Amino acid sequence: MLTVDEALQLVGQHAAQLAPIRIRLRDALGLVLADEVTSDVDSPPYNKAMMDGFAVVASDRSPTRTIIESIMAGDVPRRPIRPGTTARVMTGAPLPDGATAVVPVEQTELVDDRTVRLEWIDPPPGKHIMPQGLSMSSGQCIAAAGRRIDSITMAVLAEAGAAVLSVVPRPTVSVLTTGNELVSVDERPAAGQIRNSNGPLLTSALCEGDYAPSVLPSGRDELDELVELAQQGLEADVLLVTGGVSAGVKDLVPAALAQAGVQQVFHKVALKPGKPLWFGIVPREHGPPRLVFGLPGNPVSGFVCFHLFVIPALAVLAGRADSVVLRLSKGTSMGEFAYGGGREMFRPAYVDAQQRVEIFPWHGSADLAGMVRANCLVRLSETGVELAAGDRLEYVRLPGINPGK
Ligand SMILES: Nc1nc2c(c(=O)[nH]1)N[C@H]1C(S)=C(S)[C@@H](COP(=O)(O)OP(=O)(O)OC[C@H]3O[C@@H](n4cnc5c(N)ncnc54)[C@H](O)[C@@H]3O)O[C@H]1N2
Ligand code: MOO
Repeated sequence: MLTVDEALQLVGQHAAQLAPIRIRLRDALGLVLADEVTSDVDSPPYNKAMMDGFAVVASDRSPTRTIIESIMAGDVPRRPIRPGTTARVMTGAPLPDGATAVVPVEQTELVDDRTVRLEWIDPPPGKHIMPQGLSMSSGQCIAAAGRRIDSITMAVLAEAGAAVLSVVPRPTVSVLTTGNELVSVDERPAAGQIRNSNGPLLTSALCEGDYAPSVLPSGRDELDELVELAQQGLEADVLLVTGGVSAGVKDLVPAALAQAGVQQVFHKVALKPGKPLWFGIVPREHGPPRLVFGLPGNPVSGFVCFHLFVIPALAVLAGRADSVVLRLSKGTSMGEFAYGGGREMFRPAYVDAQQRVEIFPWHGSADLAGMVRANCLVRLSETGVELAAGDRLEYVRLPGINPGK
């Protein structure tokens, strides 16, 4: 059976960044820039007053000055400042020629409408002035390709005039749950039935990762129905199917995916929980292949596979990462814990702000409620582990989940 690392490498061989698209800035939050962006303006566009006050010639020492005009933000100065004169300026206003400092209004006293007395006659040159182009200059690269557009980047791009941008699109992801036993949250399960938790689990985990899922109707364990639903799901860049991938007589998902034109890359990984993971591709003429993950039906198994394989693959498609890798963090064990080994295990646990990891009781791959406190998956070696309090360990963080206070 493949190891987790080998399986990740195979996913990585097929996951590649999606072709760039052009979109308006207001739709770009969370996306990755495909090209660098340069500014079409200087910022500030002029020497700018940074205080409400009076624009002066810094070397002028006269205690009173004649006010020759008032300049608000948005105005254009009309007259230069010379020794003995000043202009009233508001924060953000362009400074008139000749002005080399601003004396704040608190350090002045009006004598009459046209005259002001300065309590501070020797401001250093440049005081309370932001020179033109100090923040950025026209033609300068202000955001490199590969940058994720967060709120700060959004604002800088707006200032730089980047109304339309080239970005890596958000991958589209279809979610298909399967199983005759499944009913929705609105229903009371009849004999033999359970509620569908994988659907809400994956769609909300996709939203937490800033991916937009589309949910297909849950499929019954009938080959034709699964083939049709899989075909619908293959309109997306990535199709996630849950259930029906192990060895039962109704585990029809691999056959249904093959009939829908998906080429299997691997089936089964030496991973606990998550052994039956299935992965395949549909090549496309333009751009990287569509990726298809057959996730195990047991909710925690599917969730673990989602975080170990699907999230790293989506990050590559979305341009957020260069390769499909696990982001392992280092921490210490809060208490004793023994794992007998077998398959490499990624066990739900809680990590605190000091990177201390609590491995709490949990009843295996169908115990969703037992991992409600989890915010990470602790890696436990296939050769077995005996942890004492304070021992070092590695874990994968579950972003957005139980961040702690
Ligand atoms: N003979 C073998 N049996 C099993 C093996 C194996 O290798 N040989 N693998 C076991 C492991 S490990 C897992 S994990 C499960 C995975 O099974 P499937 O992916 O085929 O999933 P199902 O059989 O359809 O369901 C398993 C379990 O999960 C529940 N389920 C399914 N979908 C949902 C859903 N949307 N929401 C909530 N719960 C769901 C389902 O009712 C079953 O209880 O196979 C082992 N067996
Ligand atoms: O390995 Mo399965 O994934 O136990 O639940």
